[in-house]
Amino acid sequence: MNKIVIVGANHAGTAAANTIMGNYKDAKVTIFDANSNISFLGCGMALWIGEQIAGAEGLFYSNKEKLEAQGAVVHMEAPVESIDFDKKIVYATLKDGSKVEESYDKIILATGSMPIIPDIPGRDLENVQKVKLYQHADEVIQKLKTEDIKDVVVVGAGYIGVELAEAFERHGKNVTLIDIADTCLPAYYDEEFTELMKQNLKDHGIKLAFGEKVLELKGDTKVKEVVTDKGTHKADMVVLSIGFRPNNELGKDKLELFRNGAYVVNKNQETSIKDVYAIGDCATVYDNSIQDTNYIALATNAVRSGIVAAHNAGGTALESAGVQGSNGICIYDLKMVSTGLTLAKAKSLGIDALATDYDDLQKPEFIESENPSVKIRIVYDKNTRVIIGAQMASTYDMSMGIHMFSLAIQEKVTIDKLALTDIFFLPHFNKPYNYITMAAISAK
Ligand SMILES: Cc1cc2nc3c(=O)[nH]c(=O)nc-3n(C[C@H](O)[C@H](O)[C@H](O)COP(=O)(O)OP(=O)(O)OC[C@H]3O[C@@H](n4cnc5c(N)ncnc54)[C@H](O)[C@@H]3O)c2cc1C
Ligand SMILES: NC(=O)c1ccc[n+]([C@@H]2O[C@H](COP(=O)([O-])OP(=O)(O)OC[C@H]3O[C@@H](n4cnc5c(N)ncnc54)[C@H](O)[C@@H]3O)[C@@H](O)[C@H]2O)c1
Repeated sequence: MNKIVIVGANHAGTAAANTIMGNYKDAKVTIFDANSNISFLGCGMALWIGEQIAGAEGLFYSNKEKLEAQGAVVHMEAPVESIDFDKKIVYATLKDGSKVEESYDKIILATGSMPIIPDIPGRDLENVQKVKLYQHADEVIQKLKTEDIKDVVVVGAGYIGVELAEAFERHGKNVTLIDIADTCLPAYYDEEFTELMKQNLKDHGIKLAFGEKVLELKGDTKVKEVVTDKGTHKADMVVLSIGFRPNNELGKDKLELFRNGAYVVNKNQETSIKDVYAIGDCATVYDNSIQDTNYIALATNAVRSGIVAAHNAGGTALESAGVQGSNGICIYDLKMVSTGLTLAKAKSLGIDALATDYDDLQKPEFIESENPSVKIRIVYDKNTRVIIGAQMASTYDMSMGIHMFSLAIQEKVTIDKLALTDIFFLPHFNKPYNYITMAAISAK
């Protein structure tokens, strides 16, 4: 028998457990999770807060009973306190307060991440909210129902901040969105694209305070205002969304760590200690766009890394294909998708990169139904001509197009090869001289 312990059962841990139990009948899987729920899709949080979905029920796809039905032993509300990596024993406290020791042959760390909380005065005031867990979102929603919350300040205009700014505005609140950078979504898009999102947010009445550094949160017991280096913003609620830090408590003294504290793993999800795997937000990824180790916290990476670790722990050697950080966002009607490096990021890394841009209608001019324009940028290495990034924006759902660029980066396709790639044409969908081909053909 192969005894496998999984610590953490959200997206990464659940994917690993399902894969092991579906493929390796000799494995005995024991799962510990500190929380009371499994598989909460944080990505639905903004839709729930913004009342675009009726409730949170659909935001879960697994639970203790489902995992147990497949043969796992599942301990919920059971934090693992420590791990003896030499003796291969896990020490945990169960829900009833009893202490247990569980031995393992292989262990998979899937402890995820928590929001970074800036070290500023006032961070512990009432109504200063984290947004990660189901419980966080539930708390925010209960508070929004009261008349007290009129002005909401969101700190951090990354993915979570931009999505939540929309959600709070849909809820009828006065929303201010602050970022230390002079734009929103700077990690994912170049300025030509972030300007579209900025305008979109402004058009919907969201106050933008970009290029401002938050110095202090002020109030009595409850937060009342946010003080930055440029001014003061009224706030009955403050949401902190300035990124994630990996939960590395259990292994930080023993395992090799990345610069942000994530467990360093190889393409088999193995850490620096044999038989110890790490997956999801607590681990690094191999980033094909920089051909190096990186940290990219995404549910998609969590699921894929869980599958890879499960096969390796189960006895089948399997390497990850690496990732490109492919991502998407839809704010009001504006859809933006990207993968790999932006031109700005590539240049900051010292890559001699170029970009080719194209703007065009999705379908031929003679089409009489909805026919929005699409903006595309492809980033490539000037010397090798290999594609290293792509961005697209439109009110049209062109999101599927980005998957091809994700694969192109993974497989090191050149911009010249893309120019001659067979892309079908049908007026219902696209143009014969479509924007992907045209961007590639017009590359310098
Ligand atoms: C608001 C929001 C929106 C998001 N939207 C998207 C999106 O649209 N697309 C996307 O790809 N990603 C999105 N993400 C990111 C995504 O949610 C994370 O990347 C994903 O949750 C990572 O999964 P994970 O299983 O690795 O870690 P986590 O989800 O952090 O889960 C870790 C689990 O480990 C448990 N745990 C931790 N320590 C212990 C311990 N000592 N003992 C026992 N259990 C422990 C925790 O209780 C938790 O259940 C979003 C995140 C948020 C917050
Ligand atoms: N649609 C999606 O795919 C999606 C949605 C939500 C979250 N996520 C993922 O979840 C993770 C966490 O999301 P996030 O939005 O917290 O992080 P993020 O990295 O996307 O954005 C953080 C933002 O905070 C800003 N910032 C950093 N320090 C600051 C400070 N001191 N004051 C003000 N602003 C500051 C940064 O400039 C950045 O714009 C990310 O990996 C993200 O990709 C993905």
